Amino acid sequence: MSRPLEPTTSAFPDWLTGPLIGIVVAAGYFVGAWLGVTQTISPEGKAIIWPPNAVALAALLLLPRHRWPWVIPAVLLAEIAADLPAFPLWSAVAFGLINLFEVFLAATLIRWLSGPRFDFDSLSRGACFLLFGPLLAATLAAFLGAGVYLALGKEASAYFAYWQMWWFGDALGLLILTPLLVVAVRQFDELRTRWNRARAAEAIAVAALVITLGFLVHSVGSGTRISQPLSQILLLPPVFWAAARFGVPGAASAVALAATVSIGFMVHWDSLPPGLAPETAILALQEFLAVAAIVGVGLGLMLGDLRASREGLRAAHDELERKNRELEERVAERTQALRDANQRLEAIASTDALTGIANRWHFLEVAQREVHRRHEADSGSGLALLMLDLDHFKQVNDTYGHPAGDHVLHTLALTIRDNIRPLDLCGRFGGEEFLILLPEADGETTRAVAERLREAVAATRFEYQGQQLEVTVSVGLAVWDGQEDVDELIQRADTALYRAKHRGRNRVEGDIPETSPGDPKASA
Ligand SMILES: Nc1nc2c(ncn2[C@@H]2O[C@H](COP(=O)(O)OP(=O)(O)OP(=O)(O)O)[C@@H](O)[C@H]2O)c(=O)[nH]1
Repeated sequence: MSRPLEPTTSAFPDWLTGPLIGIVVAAGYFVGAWLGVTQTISPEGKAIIWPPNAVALAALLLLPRHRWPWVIPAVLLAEIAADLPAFPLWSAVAFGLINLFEVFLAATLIRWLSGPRFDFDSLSRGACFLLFGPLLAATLAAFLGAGVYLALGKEASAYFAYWQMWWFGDALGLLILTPLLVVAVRQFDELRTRWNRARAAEAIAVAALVITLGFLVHSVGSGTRISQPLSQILLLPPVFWAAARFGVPGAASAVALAATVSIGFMVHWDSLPPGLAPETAILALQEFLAVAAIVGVGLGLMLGDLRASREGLRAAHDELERKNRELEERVAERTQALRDANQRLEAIASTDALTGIANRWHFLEVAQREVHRRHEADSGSGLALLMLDLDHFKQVNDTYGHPAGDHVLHTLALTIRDNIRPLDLCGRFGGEEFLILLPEADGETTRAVAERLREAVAATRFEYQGQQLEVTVSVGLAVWDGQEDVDELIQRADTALYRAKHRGRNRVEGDIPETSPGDPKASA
């Protein structure tokens, strides 16, 4: 049975829902009243627990407000039907109205404070139920109920005894049964999905323990068999077990079972502890069951709250971690993008746009670093510089146009790059002048490289828009003397280049020292 009292969008016609609610509530109320009158009446005629109000209150807590009116005739008719054998009609109607007052007052206040969809799902809602149901509404109703008993001819001196009987019976019924009925409807789906064999076995074990302990508590020490009775407190551990493992449904079920066993023993087997007046024993049982219900259900609610806040914390923690990961990924992406952009910027800042080789500033920076490194290390490793200049380049521009000249410069850069080692550096010094830095090169190697470049340029076909362009270069070389700085080195290469131009172009000039840094002869 799933949520029988809930309004649904099922195929069920709406006009039938109200009457059906009335029938279900009336049947539940009548069964509760019948159980209260026939099964929980002590030998002295007192109902230990009054279950029907729990049915009516559960219905009001579960139903939408516009269905509430159906509860009124249901409760009145069921009350009259249950009472008529023992009470006159007017008093049955009065009892019904008082019970209606009790449950409507409790439901109105509970829902007013805890919201329209009531459930036993938090400690605060449980406290709200306890305050307005068993404590307030049942107490007030008991004053009216005791008045009816007086009107029925009971002695005025017994007023408070009836008041107490009414309150305890009603409060106990509400405390034990309302949570059970409400969670059975509200949490049915959740209970069903979490149900498995292990949980079923554990539930049976708890139930068996409750029954066994209930049997022991009410049989050992009763009558004259054993003089020392066992305390009812023994029934609390299985209630706590049920609360801890099964939450509010478990706690409410365990208390209901304990109540059934205890009341059964007291009413049907007359198992009163020796020397205890029946009224005192019943009061003690009622008090114990009330405490067990409050503590058991309260524990279930508290653990539920704890679990919910732990899950909330875990969810928040997971969310935080996810956000952190996202942030880290984004930072890593941005860092990489920044690094790429920096690299691009560095490349742009150090590259000559026309030829794609190092520009003047980058070349000078590297050359200075190389010279500085050799100074610092006092290293004699070789270093040489070539200065290359196109011959009669002005004619190229003048004859074929500036774009043709640009094309020649670009092709020349490629030709140079193809004819030097990866560790050599080629840069554009300005205009049609190029510099080449040759680390670890001695004089002979430097001249060989210069000659190779000169020949390679002379042999290269410079083609522009179908026209062949004859291009040669003059080269000035300078081998680092181990002392001079970069400017001085460039100056010497420039002087050699000037000489090459002067001596007819398309040639290499430059003094090669007998020994240069890096030569074995130099260190000898
Ligand atoms: N197309 C082009 N021409 C350039 C560039 N930079 C410099 N030039 C030209 O290079 C030419 C250099 O001419 P000059 O200094 O007279 O030298 P030259 O004609 O090569 O004669 P020598 O060097 O004495 O053989 C000038 O016409 C400049 O305009 C450039 O980036 N692109």
